[in-house]
Amino acid sequence: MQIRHATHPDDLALLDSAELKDRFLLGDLFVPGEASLVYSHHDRMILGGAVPLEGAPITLEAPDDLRAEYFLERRELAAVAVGAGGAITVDGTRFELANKDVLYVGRGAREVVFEATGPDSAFFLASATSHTSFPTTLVPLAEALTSETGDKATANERTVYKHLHDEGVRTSQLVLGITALKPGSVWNSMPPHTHDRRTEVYLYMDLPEEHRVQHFMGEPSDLRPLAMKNRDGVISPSWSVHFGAGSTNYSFVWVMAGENQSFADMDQLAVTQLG
Ligand SMILES: O=C[C@H](O)[C@@H](O)CC(=O)C(=O)O
Ligand SMILES: [Zn+2]
Repeated sequence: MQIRHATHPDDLALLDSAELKDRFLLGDLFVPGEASLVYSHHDRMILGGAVPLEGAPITLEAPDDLRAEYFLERRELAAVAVGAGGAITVDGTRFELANKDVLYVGRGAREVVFEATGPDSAFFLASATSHTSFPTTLVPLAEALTSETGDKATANERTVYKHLHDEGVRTSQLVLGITALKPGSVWNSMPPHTHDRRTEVYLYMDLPEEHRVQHFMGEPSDLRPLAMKNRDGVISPSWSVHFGAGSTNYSFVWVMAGENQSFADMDQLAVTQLG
């Protein structure tokens, strides 16, 4: 498991592009046949990818750094099917996921196994510390809270699906959803915002190989871009904006952990406050 330390906003200006990627970009989470994990000291989130191959399930192990008997001893987990779907078995109970379905796994689950049910099975993993146990629950895309936002005229028309939120399945910290941009719309999270109470991670998906999303981070007055390809993730510390524009439309998973679970308490910024 890779360890990423926390970054003070004043340090951002000192980082060149390669160092910026080393700190914040999650670039190699989806390795065929493997589970890959990154431990961020921003709200102690663990981000990862699990790519089981047909006939070769992957069991989630507790990395040594956790000093835990099993991965979910002190943690909760969300697994998002970012590929064609697949199955996840939690302590003997098997859940089948289709594309954009989410499985919440509560603290205390001892065995989590990822299984391919066809080609392109891939799961994005996000975990936060948890001090109590909530039931493991499947949240299919069709059961997510859905809202339409943005506008065609400003190229940010999109559907926000909220899978894990404070009015739905109980979690300790995790708040998670998927946003899908409509064809012709390219800007996500516009107008932008921060939320100093929570770290947020974006995992870009449904982005054709020849396209990129330019993702912006940093304090509003001093933005830094990061070029994102399909299934790249990016860590946004609580002080950072997080928005981007693609060379085409795309989707992304967003997941937060921290002080509270209120989606609506973001500090909104006007476009004129940027840069
Ligand atoms: O804090 C909330 C997250 O940044 C996302 O929900 C924003 C988002 O998906 C969007 O507006 O496109
Ligand atoms: Zn946000």
